[in-house]
Amino acid sequence: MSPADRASAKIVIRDLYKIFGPNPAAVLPLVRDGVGKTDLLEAHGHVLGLDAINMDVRAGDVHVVMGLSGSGKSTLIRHLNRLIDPTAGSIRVEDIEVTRLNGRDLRNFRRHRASMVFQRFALHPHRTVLGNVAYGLRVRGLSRAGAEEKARAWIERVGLTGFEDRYPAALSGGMQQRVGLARALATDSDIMLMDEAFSALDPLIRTDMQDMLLRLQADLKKTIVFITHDLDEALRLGDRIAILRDGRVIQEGTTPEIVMHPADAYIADFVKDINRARVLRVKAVMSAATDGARGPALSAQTTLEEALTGFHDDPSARRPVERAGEGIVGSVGLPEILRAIERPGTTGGTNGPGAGASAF
Ligand SMILES: Nc1ncnc2c1ncn2[C@@H]1O[C@H](COP(=O)(O)OP(=O)(O)OP(=O)(O)O)[C@@H](O)[C@H]1O
Repeated sequence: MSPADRASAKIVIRDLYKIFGPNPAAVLPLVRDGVGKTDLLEAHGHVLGLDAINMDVRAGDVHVVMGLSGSGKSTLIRHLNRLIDPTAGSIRVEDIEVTRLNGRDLRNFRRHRASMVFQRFALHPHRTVLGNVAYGLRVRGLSRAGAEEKARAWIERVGLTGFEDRYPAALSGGMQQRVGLARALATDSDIMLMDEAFSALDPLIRTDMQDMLLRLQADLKKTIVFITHDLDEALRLGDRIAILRDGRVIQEGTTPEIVMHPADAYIADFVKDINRARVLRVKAVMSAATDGARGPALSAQTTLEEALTGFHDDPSARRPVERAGEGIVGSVGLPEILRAIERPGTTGGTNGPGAGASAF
């Protein structure tokens, strides 16, 4: 992350450790000296939840934290609104040191700054859709009429108009999570913490919800920390992705950085079967030069899969690339698209550093 990006970071996590067990402070020096999760458990009877986490979440980004079960994702996100206290380290949200908040300040922080969307929806079963979405607003002191008016507007944004008077039990999982999303959005907090928010949903509904989140986010530009164990979801949603293993961040980067330059064998093995044409976008492979570019412009956000169709008529062409609000920002040709799509190992090279790894 460049100094400029660091300056625009909304959430800054520094040297964060979480150790579970009878005396975390006593074993922290061992962890700082490099004792890992397995040794800490076997030789010292403590569970290493988070190990030296450093992370900058930029304002307006969807920052995905991805890892397998037990890697520390939930522990990390729960630190961000202090559902868990750290063993050591700091978390700053702009000028607020979250690890020092207490009492009313902490309650206000949760109500106004960081709303949470849970995997199991966590709706009030005895409140209607309208009641659930309005509840957080009432708690914040809005009048009943004011809260309901605002709630109705968000219910409409998530496509649930007509369901205001239903109870959660009468809704499908996808609809319940729309309510969860509307409830989080209605609080106007600039940070959303989404803990496996779509993981309980059927695949098609899940894709719909991802699309809806991306549509809303294009407009709202919240700072979102999104936890998932699903790589496709991570690559689809994340402006940046941090991959956790055994409580450590083992790689952090954009989708193209992770897919095209996996940091180690573990991640290489993870990404090797990804459909690169679907997750990589033109912006990842374009060059800044525009000389000789011709024909209709491609959006920088176009996936490589979609971009390929633009070369059917003229495979040797270079197409101009445009970015919303900026005009033409570069160009792209078929060779670099094909190179990016090609998986390591498909042209007789090695199978990448992950060849044979079976971590998953
Ligand atoms: N309260 C606790 N007491 C002891 N160990 C814990 C506690 N909470 C979490 N852990 C351990 O910390 C590690 C990280 O757990 P965490 O739940 O954060 O992982 P995760 O990546 O979110 O996994 P999952 O997707 O299964 O929830 C695991 O080894 C877990 O067993």
